Amino acid sequence: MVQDRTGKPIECKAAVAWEANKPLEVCKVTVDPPGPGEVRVKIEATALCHTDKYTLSGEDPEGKFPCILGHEAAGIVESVGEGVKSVAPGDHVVPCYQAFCGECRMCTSKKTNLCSKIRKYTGSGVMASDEKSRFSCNGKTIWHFMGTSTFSEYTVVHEVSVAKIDKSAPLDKACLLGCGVSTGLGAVLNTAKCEEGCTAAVFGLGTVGLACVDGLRLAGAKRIIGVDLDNNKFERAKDWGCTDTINPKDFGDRPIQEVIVEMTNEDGVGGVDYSFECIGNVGVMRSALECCHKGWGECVVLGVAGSGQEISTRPFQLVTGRVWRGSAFGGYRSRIDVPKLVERYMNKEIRVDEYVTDVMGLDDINKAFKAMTDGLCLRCVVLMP
Ligand SMILES: NC(=O)C1=CN([C@@H]2O[C@H](COP(=O)(O)OP(=O)(O)OC[C@H]3O[C@@H](n4cnc5c(N)ncnc54)[C@H](OP(=O)(O)O)[C@@H]3O)[C@@H](O)[C@H]2O)C=CC1
Ligand SMILES: N[C@@H](CCC(=O)N[C@@H](CSC=O)C(=O)NCC(=O)O)C(=O)O
Ligand SMILES: [Zn+2]
Ligand SMILES: [Zn+2]
Repeated sequence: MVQDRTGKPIECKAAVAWEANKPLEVCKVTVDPPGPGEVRVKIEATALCHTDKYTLSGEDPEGKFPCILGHEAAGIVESVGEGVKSVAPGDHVVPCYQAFCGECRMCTSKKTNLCSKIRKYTGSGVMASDEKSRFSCNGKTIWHFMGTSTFSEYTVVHEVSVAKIDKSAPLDKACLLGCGVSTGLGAVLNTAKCEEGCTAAVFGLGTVGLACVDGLRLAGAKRIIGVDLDNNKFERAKDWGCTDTINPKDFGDRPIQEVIVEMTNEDGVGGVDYSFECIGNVGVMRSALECCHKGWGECVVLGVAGSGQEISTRPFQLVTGRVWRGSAFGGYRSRIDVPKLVERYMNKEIRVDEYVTDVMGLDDINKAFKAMTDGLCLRCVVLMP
């Protein structure tokens, strides 16, 4: 049972990123009570996503230090601020960096999952009600990150950013539905809306890429070509559902898009119906577009690229019917869809457990960052004390 300290600050442990490109420091921080429309959550488990690493690297134009990173977590509501109605202390929740208020022009358009209600605050590390942070360390302000800051035993999030989930779901697995797994599944099922019998190429066979593969399996794709620079990733990718795996290193200087077009040439015109870029490499984003079928092929960009990076292609690629689009959180409307994804996980329709390759404690957070880039690691889950 989570101790209710309603209205009082809580002192707890958190991993603070004091500056870009430096190891995190596990410190004692003060977490203020939730303000109006806010929820204080005791984090039980948080995974690391490559976007945490990206922001820590200093490449994120929105990166603001010192901050508490982390955005793929699950926990239990400790207390709620004034006016909060949708969750109560004791509820199990997944904090969501992509909010869903259901009322703003974006939420009501039905064309996007990008809620605009609090985005400018989550991008600048503060809470919407007073534009202040709820975190401090020895009197120094520590900024929020992505509206979630889950590398902390306790965090404060906006009510519009918490998805209430089934209490029987294991929190050390459900946390993965807060980002990577949902993103890959949704890019296939919501953004591209892949249909039965389609062909696809997935670039980057980490968590996001494998979740795309799982989505393609669910959609009934007939051919799924996995692309990665590391052959050791291929056996697992086949287990997830890849029908083919290719390594660009095996083709010398030949552009990988040419190889894919040739592999899929049925009647003189080759190319896949859908492709997914799950790396954050602008050169690969070009290959992913150009391996698509003339006339209708769609490339979905999921990878996050650093400040100043740009994509390019010959406009002819678009003139001849290929489409470039992007997907944030897989197009899922967080508060509505995450509980449904948890249900699908509990019904064993989607993979989640299989992405957890490492488990550590908060004190080992820097080891967890290192593990993320080591060999076959998919997700490292940090369990809170
Ligand atoms: N749009 C959204 O809503 C979201 C976006 N993201 C972004 O998605 C991307 C993927 O995240 P995640 O799955 O966690 O990351 P991973 O690093 O686990 O996956 C990327 C994979 O791509 C491989 N790779 C690297 N370079 C190449 C290349 N040139 N060609 C083929 N494969 C390559 C990597 O190999 P190796 O490990 O050997 O480098 C790794 O296996 C990141 O940019 C992340 O920030 C994440 C979540 C949500
Ligand atoms: N601050 C970054 C934004 C990077 C980005 O694109 N984030 C993704 C989620 S990545 C999760 O792991 C996203 O959903 N973006 C939509 C949004 O509203 O932020 C930058 O500026 O590069
Ligand atoms: Zn993420
Ligand atoms: Zn909204």
